[in-house]
Amino acid sequence: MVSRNRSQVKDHLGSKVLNHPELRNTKATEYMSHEEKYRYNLSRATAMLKLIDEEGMDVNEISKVMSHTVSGFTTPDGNPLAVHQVMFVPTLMNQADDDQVSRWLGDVFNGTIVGTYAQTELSHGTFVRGLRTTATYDPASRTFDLHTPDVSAAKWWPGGLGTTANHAVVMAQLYTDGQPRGIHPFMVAIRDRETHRPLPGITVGEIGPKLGQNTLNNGYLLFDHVKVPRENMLMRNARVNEDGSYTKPSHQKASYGTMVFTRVAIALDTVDALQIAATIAARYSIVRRQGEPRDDGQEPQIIDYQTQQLKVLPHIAACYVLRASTARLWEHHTHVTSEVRGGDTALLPELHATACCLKALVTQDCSEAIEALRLSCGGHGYMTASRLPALYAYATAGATYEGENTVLLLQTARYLVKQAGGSHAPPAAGSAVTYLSRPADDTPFAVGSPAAYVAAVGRVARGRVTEVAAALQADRQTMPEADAWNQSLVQLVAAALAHGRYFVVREFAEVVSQQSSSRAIQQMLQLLFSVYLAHAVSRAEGDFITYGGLTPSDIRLNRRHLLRLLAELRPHMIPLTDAFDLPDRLINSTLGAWDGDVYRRMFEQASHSPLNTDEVPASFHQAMLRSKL
Ligand SMILES: CC/C=C\C/C=C\C/C=C\C/C=C\C/C=C\C/C=C\CCC(=O)SCCNC(=O)CCNC(=O)[C@H](O)C(C)(C)COP(=O)(O)OP(=O)(O)OC[C@H]1O[C@@H](n2cnc3c(N)ncnc32)[C@H](O)[C@@H]1OP(=O)(O)O
Ligand SMILES: Cc1cc2nc3c(=O)[nH]c(=O)nc-3n(C[C@H](O)[C@H](O)[C@H](O)COP(=O)(O)OP(=O)(O)OC[C@H]3O[C@@H](n4cnc5c(N)ncnc54)[C@H](O)[C@@H]3O)c2cc1C
Repeated sequence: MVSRNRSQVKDHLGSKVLNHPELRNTKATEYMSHEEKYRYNLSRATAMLKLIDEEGMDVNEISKVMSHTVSGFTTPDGNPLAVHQVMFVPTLMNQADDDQVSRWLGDVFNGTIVGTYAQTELSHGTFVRGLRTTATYDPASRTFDLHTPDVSAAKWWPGGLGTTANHAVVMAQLYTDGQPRGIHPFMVAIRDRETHRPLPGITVGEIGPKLGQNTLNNGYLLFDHVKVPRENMLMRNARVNEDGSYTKPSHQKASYGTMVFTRVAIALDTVDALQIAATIAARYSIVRRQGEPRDDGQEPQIIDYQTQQLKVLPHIAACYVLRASTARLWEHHTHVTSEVRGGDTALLPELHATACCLKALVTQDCSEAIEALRLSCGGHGYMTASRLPALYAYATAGATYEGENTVLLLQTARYLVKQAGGSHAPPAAGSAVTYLSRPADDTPFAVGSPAAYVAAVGRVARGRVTEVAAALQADRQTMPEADAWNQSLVQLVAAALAHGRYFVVREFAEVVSQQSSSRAIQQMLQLLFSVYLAHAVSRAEGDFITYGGLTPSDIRLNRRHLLRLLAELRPHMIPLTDAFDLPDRLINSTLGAWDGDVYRRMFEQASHSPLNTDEVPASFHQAMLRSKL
């Protein structure tokens, strides 16, 4: 199939997903039971998977149809096949050797094998080296013995594990030749393919309700000395031979590759959730009028309050900036992965560092922004039918899964301080860290000059990284490494975030400079970029004074500049959100429909409450009167 651009995919989705016979008719799920919700979301997830298969989509296209924009329509309560699609299949493709791929992939694609990625345990998620599930090789039987030593080592969280998957890629501590070899992936059958009953030695189930995404079908899993054939260890990287001898991988963290991919996918995808929230808040802010009538006799549209502009407009700018920079990260990931498959791992450390900080920065920014947008809709934003609570629940999950954000930022910081101290291999040409080994960009700060802002963001990143690297270096002379590291944790996290911000704005600056289709588009991108930059400075004024070379007077000027820019952007707010090209059925919000008919929709959704079916619900007599209140 020919690769389509994003907007063509949307057109394609318009016909394929919104009109799909099994997907086009949606039901409100708010009043369904846990089990009914699961059944509804699973049947739609299955229809979606079949569609992907029939269409023969490539990974880029799959990423677009799996995106939150579409999956919010197909699986509004969480996709029980998401981890199958986003982690299990990519792990097989990238970590199984060619024989294994040909052995399993047919059954994966015909739906006989449905999988999950089982890494996290009850007592260990972050510290992967500390996982306690063991896989002990026995050369006599040529099998691994998979075992859960106690309940704290139970796998806990894997999506789809609860009741959906019949296989799992299990990350376990490998022992062979009596030696611990670290964490390795194993393909394990957990349920019978026909009956779906748990296989002998397996205990499996669902973990229960969460803040959101309740049909992701997260599960638990324990092994009681389960025998797994030798051929089921994924062997593209490391190998265990029949006699138990062990061949190391080409890179010590090769088996962590799926996590890098998923972090990139999450960064890209969370911006979709922000786009939906921004569209809802923008449309509602136009429709909603409240306050003392003006000269025209009408109450003001709430968007004309300066405070409301500050709550809504910077997040629309962020949609554009973050979308472009995460799309470039996706392209970079594709390039580095193909190099790694060819045996060249030189670019992997930096890709890992960048994926960690962008996943963290984007999920943090987007969840904060979605919450601000929800608040901008007042009381109605608190209603489930606004869709804003679910969007928040989705974005904030991204701050925890696939690496808790603080922990990921510390991975980036580790890379940055090594670069700053010259103890890492020098960066390749085009690397995102070359600025650390060059003199600071001394472009003077000038309000209204995006280039001057970008330079200041760069000085903040450079200042933050070099300062914490020096503090760490000094502490290392007087205390053990772990204590020195802990003394600097807060500053390390701030340094990694500042580096991430610099990456984002540099990437967007390049996108703007390369854009040549029309002068008007160029000007609009410049305006969006200016809003993003001025807002970034206003959120971290202390940093821009301390490291960025701004004076208190620059800070005051920037505050006024930001408000002027917001007023300039305000008339373009609706076209800018319409440009996200989100049909009403994908937005699925009482507040965010294109026609602005908010109040009628709110009444319509209230009519679905089961408590409105009878004038006096039976519960009144059963609970209140019987208790003789
Ligand atoms: C096909 C579909 C396509 C697209 C889909 C598109 C849209 C959909 C998008 C989103 C999904 C939608 C819905 C969501 C649904 C489900 C949820 C999805 C996913 C959740 C799944 C999970 O959460 S899985 C579990 C994830 N767990 C973690 O992330 C754990 C975090 N911890 C770690 O990664 C590690 O423990 C660690 C990195 C923190 C530390 O590791 P370790 O202790 O082993 O290492 P050290 O710190 O000692 O470092 C040693 C050196 O190794 C380097 N390093 C570490 N990691 C890596 C890596 N991954 N790659 C390369 N190098 C690495 C580290 O930098 C050190 O290097 P030095 O040179 O300094 O020694
Ligand atoms: C919705 C959802 C879906 C998930 N899906 C899957 C899945 O499909 N498969 C799977 O295997 N897992 C999955 N997970 C698990 C997820 O990957 C982990 O929860 C995540 O990696 C965080 O690990 P943790 O829970 O151990 O948090 P912890 O590490 O216990 O975090 C608790 C606190 O400790 C802090 N902390 C921990 N270590 C450090 C450190 N070294 N330095 C400083 N601070 C530290 C953290 O910053 C955090 O504030 C999912 C989780 C969720 C919420």
